[in-house]
Amino acid sequence: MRVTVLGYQSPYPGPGGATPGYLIETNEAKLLVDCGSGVLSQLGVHMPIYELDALLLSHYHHDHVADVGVLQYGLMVHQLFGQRPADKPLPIYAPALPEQQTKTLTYRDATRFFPLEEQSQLVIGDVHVSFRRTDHGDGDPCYAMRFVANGKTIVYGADSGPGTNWRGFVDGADLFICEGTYLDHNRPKTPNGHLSVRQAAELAQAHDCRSLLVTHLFHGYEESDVLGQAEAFVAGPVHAARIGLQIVL
Ligand SMILES: Nc1ccn([C@@H]2O[C@@H]3COP(=O)(O)O[C@H]3[C@H]2O)c(=O)n1
Repeated sequence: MRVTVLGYQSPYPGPGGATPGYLIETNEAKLLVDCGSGVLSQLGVHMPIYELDALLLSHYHHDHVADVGVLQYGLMVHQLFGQRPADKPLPIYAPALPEQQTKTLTYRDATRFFPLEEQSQLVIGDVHVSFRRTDHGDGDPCYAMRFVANGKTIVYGADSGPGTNWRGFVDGADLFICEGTYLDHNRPKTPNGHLSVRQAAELAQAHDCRSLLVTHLFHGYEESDVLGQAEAFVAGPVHAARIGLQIVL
């Protein structure tokens, strides 16, 4: 499996930047995971957008879904150009709630919505995907995703506060893509559905992950600060997200 960081910033893209979006590729599948602001333009750097096999959305906060509408327009146009079969809508797997948010995910023949619940299990090409609800949001679900292919496991933690139950989901992952929204200096006293970089590293270490990609960062953070505050993770390589970063497992 190969992961490409298309966007990782929050809550908004810095100059030339992008909010969360990750391309996960195997021999048989090209999956876009979240589709934040600026992600579509970064996706085109790596592949034609009409070759995507599926889009998976963790939740409906703007920084994770802002480019969905332009992706739908793009696919519609590529169908008109004959580059994508007119009868092959892109599946969008996304939380079933809130229902209002799901209404726009089926768009003409370009995309089709498939509801996700925590028990959902998907097989897309050679990739098996399962889900875990995270501690995030105001009552609406946010799902972390576990991707297994060719004997390797990637867990995308989505947005997740310290109340998430990771047991049996992230343990032993070859790569944990974990949010680290805060550095020590701006970490709120009361948890608010997010982790700090320090907490992300402690979590990955406690669950025997083999490598860590810290993401969901403010665009102004220094990479050296992110890596420095991820010191608790010593089991393997630590990466600070940046656009275009690729990790091959
Ligand atoms: N106290 C807060 C509240 C919000 N935020 C940022 O705003 C974003 C809202 O969408 P999100 O995906 O939940 O990520 C939040 C933080 O980046 C933040 O950094 N600190």
